[in-house]
Amino acid sequence: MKLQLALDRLSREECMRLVQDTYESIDIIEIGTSVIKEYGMSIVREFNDQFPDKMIMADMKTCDAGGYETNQALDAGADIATVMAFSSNLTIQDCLKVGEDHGKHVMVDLLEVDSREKLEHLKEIGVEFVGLHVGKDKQQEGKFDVELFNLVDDLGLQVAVAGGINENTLPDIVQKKPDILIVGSAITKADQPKLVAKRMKEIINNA
Ligand SMILES: O=C(CO)[C@H](O)[C@H](O)COP(=O)(O)O
Repeated sequence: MKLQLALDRLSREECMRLVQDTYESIDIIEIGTSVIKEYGMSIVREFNDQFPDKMIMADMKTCDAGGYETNQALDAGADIATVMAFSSNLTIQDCLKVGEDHGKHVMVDLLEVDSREKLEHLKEIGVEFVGLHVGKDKQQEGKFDVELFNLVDDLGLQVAVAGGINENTLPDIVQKKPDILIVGSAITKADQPKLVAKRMKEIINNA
C-alpha cells in the first residue's frame, strides 16, 4: 500500500514545502487538479525534475480529448494520469492507449459512480486501475467510507482511495488493502504535516 500526498488549492511554494516536509513518508506526489489549473504542466515537469525518486500523479480529471490530455501529463513526467469514469468509452480507451504507449498508468476516477454494472463495463473495455473517490464538495455529507469498497470487490482491479481520509478513518480503510491511499487536507492543512504524514505511513506499514 502506497501513501499519495494530494496537493490541492495550494501555491507552488506551499506544494514544494509540503513535499519536502513529508518526503520520507510519501510514495506518490499528486499534482492536484486545482494546482494543474493554476500552473499547468510546468509544475508537473518541475516536481518530476525535483523529486525523481517519487512517482508523480497528474490529477487531470480528463473527461474529453483523452489522448491529448493524457499525453500532455505523461510527457511532462507524470507516471499516472487520471480520467473520469463518466467519460465516453472512446475517451477512456484513448487515455489507456496513451498510457500503454508511454509504459505508464491511467487511473479511472469513480467520482459519483455507484453502479457495479459500470465497474464491470470499465473492466470490459480494458480498465485496470480505478480510484474510489468522495469529492471535496460531497464530503460535507460524509467522507470516504469502507462500504465504497463493495463497488470494486473481486474485480481484480488496482484500487486507489480518496476523499477526506484522515488519521481516524485510515485504520479501517487499510484493512481493505487498497493499492494507494490518497490523502490531501488531513496532511496539507495540518499544523505539523510532517508528523501527520509519518503517523499515517506508520498506520499503513503496520496494517
Ligand atoms: O481529487 C481530489 C479532490 O477532487 C483530492 O486529491 C482527494 O479528494 C484527496 O484530498 P482530500 O484528502 O483533501 O479529500
